[in-house]
Amino acid sequence: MDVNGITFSYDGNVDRLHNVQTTIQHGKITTIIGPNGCGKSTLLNVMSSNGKPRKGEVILDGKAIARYRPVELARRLAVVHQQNEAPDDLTVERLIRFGRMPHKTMFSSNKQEDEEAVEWAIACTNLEQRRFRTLDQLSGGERQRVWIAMALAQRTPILFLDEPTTYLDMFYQLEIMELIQRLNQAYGLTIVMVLHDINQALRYSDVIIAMKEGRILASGHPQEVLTSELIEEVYDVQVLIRRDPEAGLYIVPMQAVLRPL
Ligand SMILES: Nc1ncnc2c1ncn2[C@@H]1O[C@H](COP(=O)(O)OP(=O)(O)OP(=O)(O)O)[C@@H](O)[C@H]1O
Repeated sequence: MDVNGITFSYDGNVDRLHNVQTTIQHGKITTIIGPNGCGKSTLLNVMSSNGKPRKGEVILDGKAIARYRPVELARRLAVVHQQNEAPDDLTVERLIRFGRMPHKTMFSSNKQEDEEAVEWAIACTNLEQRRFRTLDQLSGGERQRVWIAMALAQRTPILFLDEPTTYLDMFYQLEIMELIQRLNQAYGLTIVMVLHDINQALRYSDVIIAMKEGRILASGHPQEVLTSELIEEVYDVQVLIRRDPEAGLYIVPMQAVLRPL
């Protein structure tokens, strides 16, 4: 996927993305990082054709995404949003089945393919024991896995995840990150996600895109991109970068660089 010179505004006055240029590498995990409000979700939205750029275009498999029919795009790209809403009395299995919608036509659907995709999504996310529960009977981590399962049931080669670990405790955060890594390694899924935890980004990404104020400041391999200078520039936070023989490279936030009042 190529993002070619995207400038985007919600209201036609203030640009929230400025001439954004990047290539999403096939079969890799790409993580977008940057401070609150810098445009990470906006970029993810524009890359999934949810919002029309003022300038530039996003090319997927040689064709501008604006030219895809929604159903056609939904067979290539699935999105797990930051906040997801569904009736609490819906069961896990029924919700996951909604992921099959792009594969149904008015006249036909391949029942066997649908069943296989739903079962695969349930197995990947380890939800067998929860499939007949309703959403209000699940923990936060389980609910997050259900949304990922619904996206997986779409059986797309590309998966976008907007802050998949927010609000989750350490166990569930690791569980989701390991699931994402397995999906990438075992099934070759191209993953683009937004993360706030720099250490998770460092550990699980092949490529990092660092944004500030609607612009990409740096992108590339995490160990090359995540220098203390870049992190201070992006987040206004001074950090130490350390290496542990087992954990590898990690970042310790030290202090916020406060501007004069
Ligand atoms: N629907 C909208 N209408 C108008 N402005 C919006 C809308 N959504 C986001 N914005 C603005 O666009 C800018 C970028 O927002 P965006 O949600 O992309 O940031 P983000 O980097 O994902 O932030 P966060 O880390 O807080 O989720 C912000 O200034 C935000 O206020």
